[in-house]
Amino acid sequence: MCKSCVLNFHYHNSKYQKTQNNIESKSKMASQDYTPLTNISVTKSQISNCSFSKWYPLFKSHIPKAMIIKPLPNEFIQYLEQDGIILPNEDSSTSFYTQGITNDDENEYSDWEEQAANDESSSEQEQENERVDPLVHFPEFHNKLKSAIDELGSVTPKLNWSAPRDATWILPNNTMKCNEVNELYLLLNASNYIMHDLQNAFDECTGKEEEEEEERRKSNTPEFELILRKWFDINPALEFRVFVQNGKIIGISQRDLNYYDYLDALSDQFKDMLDGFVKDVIVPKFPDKDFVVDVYIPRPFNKIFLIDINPFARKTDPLLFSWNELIESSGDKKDYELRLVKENNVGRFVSKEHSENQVPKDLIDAALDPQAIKELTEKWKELLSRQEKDEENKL
Ligand SMILES: Nc1ncnc2c1ncn2[C@@H]1O[C@H](COP(=O)(O)OP(=O)(O)OP(=O)(O)O)[C@@H](O)[C@H]1O
Ligand SMILES: [Mg+2]
Repeated sequence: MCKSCVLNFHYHNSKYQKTQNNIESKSKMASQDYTPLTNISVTKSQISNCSFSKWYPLFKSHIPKAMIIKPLPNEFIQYLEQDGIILPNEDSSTSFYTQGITNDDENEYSDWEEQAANDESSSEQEQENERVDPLVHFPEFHNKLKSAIDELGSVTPKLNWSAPRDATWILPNNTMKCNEVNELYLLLNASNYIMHDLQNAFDECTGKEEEEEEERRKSNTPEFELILRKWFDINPALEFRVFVQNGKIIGISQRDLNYYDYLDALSDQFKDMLDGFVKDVIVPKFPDKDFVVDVYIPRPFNKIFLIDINPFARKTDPLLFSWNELIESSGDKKDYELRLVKENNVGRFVSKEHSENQVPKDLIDAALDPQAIKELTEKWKELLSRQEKDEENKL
């Protein structure tokens, strides 16, 4: 018997976009200046080299604790790709996300679910039965994830390249911090950035024909990996994105685009530290000479943590620069710029980061509370009938 509780409303945008295969709304791709004149080509091998597991062993002492889980079972990939979210409802689990949603005569949800089930067509029911459920389709992997969280404590996940930064809305703490396996499932399932890794990682790659052929022979699908990074509280003000071309820094941008008044005074010190880090640590070992590296420099500013290495490509967000500007400045003999936000930018709050992937809070609440789903459905029905009446009156 299926023990799952099904959070099965097809919430707006994220899963909808999965079926539409319209992942290109990924904001990091959308916010750039495109000019046909400045071509930045990237090869599959350059993208592959930016997979976490490729560079993690090279720079382990500079990377906060992380666990690489690979290969991933196909069923897990299908689970991430399918519409809706099924959370495992284990007898032994005391999860906030699954408790109280069991189907019994005492709770109203069972009536509602029964009603909903009656309304469903048989083909929908069949589809339901085919849906991937962690407890049924990848129980061992599910237990592996639970053990990893037991070992590491709270974690933040990512696949080969992307973290689910667009899906924090689905967790009560509104961050990527996962304290239990259900949070991991919710976050990964709700993210379009994760879908980008699964379906579009090699889009827009160019390459020498032989290289392309070689990659095709190997397989056109990357070997997927799940990275669980041990959670630590990061001060976003002290995160930087470093653009490196031909082994040389061509620009550094503040990563979090808020104004921090103390950064300007530290700018020269950070540049010195990052010059040494890129030249002595990264360039000698990383296989490509063009890349974009994300770093974290916590107080007292005596160590640099490597957070991520991204492809030197338009799909990597240039943050405070534009790609054209970076490319055009790269030939300059003069010193590169560490660019900071210079003042509070009120306009920034008009559009919230990743807002194209967000949904009304009512829907999120409803996802976690059967009573709320019922109320929301009733409210929708009421609104619809009011709207119909209004339209009739107008005629
Ligand atoms: N171990 C950690 N604990 C807490 N937060 C973390 C940890 N590692 C990374 N983060 C946060 O997660 C953010 C996103 O991580 P990361 O850069 O790996 O994602 P990404 O998908 O590659 O982002 P981008 O699309 O901008 O390249 C980081 O900027 C950092 O603030
Ligand atoms: Mg990245």
